[in-house]
Amino acid sequence: MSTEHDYDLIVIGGGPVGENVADYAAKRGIRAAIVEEDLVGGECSYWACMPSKALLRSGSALRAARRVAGSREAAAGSLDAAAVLARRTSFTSNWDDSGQADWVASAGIDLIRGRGRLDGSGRVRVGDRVYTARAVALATGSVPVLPDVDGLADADPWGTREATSADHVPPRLVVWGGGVAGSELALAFASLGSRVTLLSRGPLLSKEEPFAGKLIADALRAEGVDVRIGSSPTRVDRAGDGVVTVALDDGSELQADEILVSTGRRPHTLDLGLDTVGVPEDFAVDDTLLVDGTDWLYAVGDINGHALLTHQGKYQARAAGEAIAARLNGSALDDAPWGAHVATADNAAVPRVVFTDPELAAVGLTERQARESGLDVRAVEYDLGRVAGSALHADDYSGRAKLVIDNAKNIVVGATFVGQDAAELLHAATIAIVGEVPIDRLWHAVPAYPTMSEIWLRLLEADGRPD
Ligand SMILES: Cc1cc2nc3c(=O)[nH]c(=O)nc-3n(C[C@H](O)[C@H](O)[C@H](O)COP(=O)(O)OP(=O)(O)OC[C@H]3O[C@@H](n4cnc5c(N)ncnc54)[C@H](O)[C@@H]3O)c2cc1C
Ligand SMILES: NC(=O)c1ccc[n+]([C@@H]2O[C@H](COP(=O)([O-])OP(=O)(O)OC[C@H]3O[C@@H](n4cnc5c(N)ncnc54)[C@H](O)[C@@H]3O)[C@@H](O)[C@H]2O)c1
Repeated sequence: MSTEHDYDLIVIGGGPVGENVADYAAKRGIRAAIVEEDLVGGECSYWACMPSKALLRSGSALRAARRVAGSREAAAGSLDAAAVLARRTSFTSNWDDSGQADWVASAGIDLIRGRGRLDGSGRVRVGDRVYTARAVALATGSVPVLPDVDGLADADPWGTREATSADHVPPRLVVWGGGVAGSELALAFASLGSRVTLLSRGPLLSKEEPFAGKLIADALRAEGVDVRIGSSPTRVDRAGDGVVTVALDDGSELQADEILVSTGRRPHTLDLGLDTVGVPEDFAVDDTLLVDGTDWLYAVGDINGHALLTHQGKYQARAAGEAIAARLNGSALDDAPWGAHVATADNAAVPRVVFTDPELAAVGLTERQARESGLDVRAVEYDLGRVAGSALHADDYSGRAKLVIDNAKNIVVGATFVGQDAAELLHAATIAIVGEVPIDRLWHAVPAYPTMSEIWLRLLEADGRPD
């Protein structure tokens, strides 16, 4: 422990990632502080994961009940939008972070309220005060990207924050961006009663296996969403009466009560003082999350752009917190691949779930990504609806699954499941990839009957019994 510095470690940003960096380091005796300018708990707790999933859940539960004869008859009504919004609000603790702040204190971490900015090596400015530390971790998250389209900025568009914290359901909603947030929020608001138009310049969820976006587009349409693929706004205006007019590149126009822009996010590096320590805005980090060219500065979570996901950022945070503690305490650093102090899974097995209905759950590489990275792979697919457990789960269960298998090592390098409640199938695939379990051995991992996990057996059979 140092007495020359105010802290051993200062973490800028108290989202889920910053909290975990500080916590894991503090558990190793590191004197840590978190600087937070807004709510402790970050985007995920108040404006992203939790409220968006709460907005989606009631609709999913209702549709699930309607897919089973017997419960279908009992689930004839529509969602109570006010109750859904109230439940969402309870999941955000009514945007009150006192519980999170109490946790920070209980973990022995100091909380400094205010905007943090680097002010030279090992120095963090918050207002008029400069704090010094032996190590600094940047965990400031990401910010939305607003396309440069005439009138958009002046039309007071919703971002994901406004959508997830909405206090009403707009009768007409245009959602711009067919990625993860756009697909989820289009479904959430359609389920709540909005007439939703989803504009996507390419196929939905285009970073995933192509069948996934198609199945989800079909399901959104069945839910009443007007999904327009290959459609982009060219101009947006909000009139005095509040109505938004969206001019599209095919010459047509749409009118709506709100336009939600969900066209991606970028690292939150603005005015962080990176220039004061000679670090470029597009810095890279190593697998211990140490910023290239420094021996004291770390960047963890959304800010490093590896995977804009809470669970993956928190995984990085566990590695970074331990690596910081090891370096500051002078103990051994275990930074070989899959060691205790590295985030190796960032490069091999990032689990992703899109909470639409059907859900999209994927981990590792898509077939296309695997081939583009030079791997010699084979792929197998199977209709998830033909598995006995799925047929029991929902009448006319519809879904699809795919494994991507590396021929050289005979191991799974990618898996995708699309279907109702498919997210719960994902972790088995993550374990298979991280554990590099040979396909021959997977034949001995017996899925219980009648569960949806029997999809594993069907995929192995599609691949062929080993000799
Ligand atoms: C609509 C939506 C839904 C999502 N749903 C999911 C999901 O279901 N599952 C999932 O895994 N991921 C989801 N994500 C992604 C997830 O929200 C992020 O990956 C996660 O929040 C990143 O955590 P973080 O701690 O890196 O950043 P953040 O959560 O953004 O936290 C950063 C914190 O730093 C603070 N900060 C920033 N700059 C400064 C500064 N200079 N000084 C002091 N404080 C500062 C901010 O106020 C904030 O509290 C979703 C994202 C969106 C937009
Ligand atoms: N369930 C989850 O885990 C979850 C949910 C929501 C968001 N997130 C995370 O938040 C991040 C941000 O979500 P997102 O949906 O905004 O990003 P995204 O990258 O998933 O999707 C952005 C979409 O906008 C499109 N786009 C970008 N610029 C455009 C332009 N100028 N005109 C038209 N289309 C344009 C892209 O082609 C893409 O389809 C994601 O990377 C994701 O990791 C996760």
